[in-house]
Amino acid sequence: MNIAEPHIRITNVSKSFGSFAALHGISLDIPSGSFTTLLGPSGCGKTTLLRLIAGFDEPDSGDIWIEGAKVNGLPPFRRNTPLVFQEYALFPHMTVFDNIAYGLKLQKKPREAVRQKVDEMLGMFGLAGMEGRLPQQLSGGQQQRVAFARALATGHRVLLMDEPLSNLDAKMRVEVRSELRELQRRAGITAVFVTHDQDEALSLSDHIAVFDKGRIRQAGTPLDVYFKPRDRFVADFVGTANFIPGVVVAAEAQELIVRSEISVFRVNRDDAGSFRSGDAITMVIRPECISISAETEGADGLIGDIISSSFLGRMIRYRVQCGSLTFIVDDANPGAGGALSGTVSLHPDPGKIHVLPEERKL
Ligand SMILES: Nc1ncnc2c1ncn2[C@@H]1O[C@H](COP(=O)(O)OP(=O)(O)OP(=O)(O)O)[C@@H](O)[C@H]1O
Repeated sequence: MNIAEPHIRITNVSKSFGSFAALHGISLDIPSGSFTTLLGPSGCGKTTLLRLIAGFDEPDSGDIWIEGAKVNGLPPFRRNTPLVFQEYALFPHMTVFDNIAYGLKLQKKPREAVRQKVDEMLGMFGLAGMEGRLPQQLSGGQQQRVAFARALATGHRVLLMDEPLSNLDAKMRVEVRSELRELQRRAGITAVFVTHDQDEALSLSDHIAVFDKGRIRQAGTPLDVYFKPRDRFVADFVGTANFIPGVVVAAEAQELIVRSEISVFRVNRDDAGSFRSGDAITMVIRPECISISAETEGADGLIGDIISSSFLGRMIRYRVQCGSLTFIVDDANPGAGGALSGTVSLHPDPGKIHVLPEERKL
């Protein structure tokens, strides 16, 4: 395979169920060796796309390419793309050894080669000594690892995962996801992962494709989709966002000066595209990119009143009313006095204010 070529290429794929269009002209390149996540709310078409890649369904139009070859019409077993579902899909009556060996036996590999491969997988996935156990005698995380071991034992280079962590409790989920990422890197495989959980997507992925109603709104790195969302939907779905409507009053070499109802903002120009004086825009800023202070005298930031505060362990989340806008502000380093109250000043980081291009109409 050409290194520059994506491992999986999806070009203009559409799929309808009856009169319902689940995917509208999706195009996406999935780089070789990457961890790519399909992220979006329930019903937006993520699973549908995964099933098309795996070959469980066929697109109505458009093409799917794996390693440079068009796979439209090929059955799943000829695509080299095992799918791991959230139920892990282990055979409950088979031992760990037999579960992992299953695909190898189907391939009619000699007994000794099967044993060697299973041993290698047991070692790689930290399952040595558990080969005689049945799935029900394993924890959720261990079952998960057996599912991956089984999928990878047959030498597949692509792993398609549909919400594989959703059966685990919150703490286990965080543990298993970092483990999963590590295993994917070590095995050097291409992973396509479906989730509606934005934290999971941000923490695991090299690339994220954000879906909405059968379309990809934005595809990019986690940093891009988080700090430079293409539109309001992405800004809102991938994390929490503050939106501030305004008008550009000056476009200087290094920055935009934007007037809003509550204040004048300076926005770093490299974030701000090709805006001109007079453009109506919406600024987006994340809660942790605004600092909050009890100091209001002479403060050149925004002045507002705290309407609520909640202690979330690693930070305090405030809601602060400034004019008609309510800001959400996260303070990861609260002072010794605990949560602030009353009137405060807010200081947005000018380098972290993003301007939404699509809303720059006058
Ligand atoms: N076989 C089918 N027949 C009819 N409608 C279907 C079929 N499969 C999926 N759909 C519909 O297509 C839409 C997209 O479904 P899909 O399973 O791809 O969503 P999803 O983004 O994976 O959602 P979730 O996170 O809830 O699994 C949904 O509205 C679903 O009801």
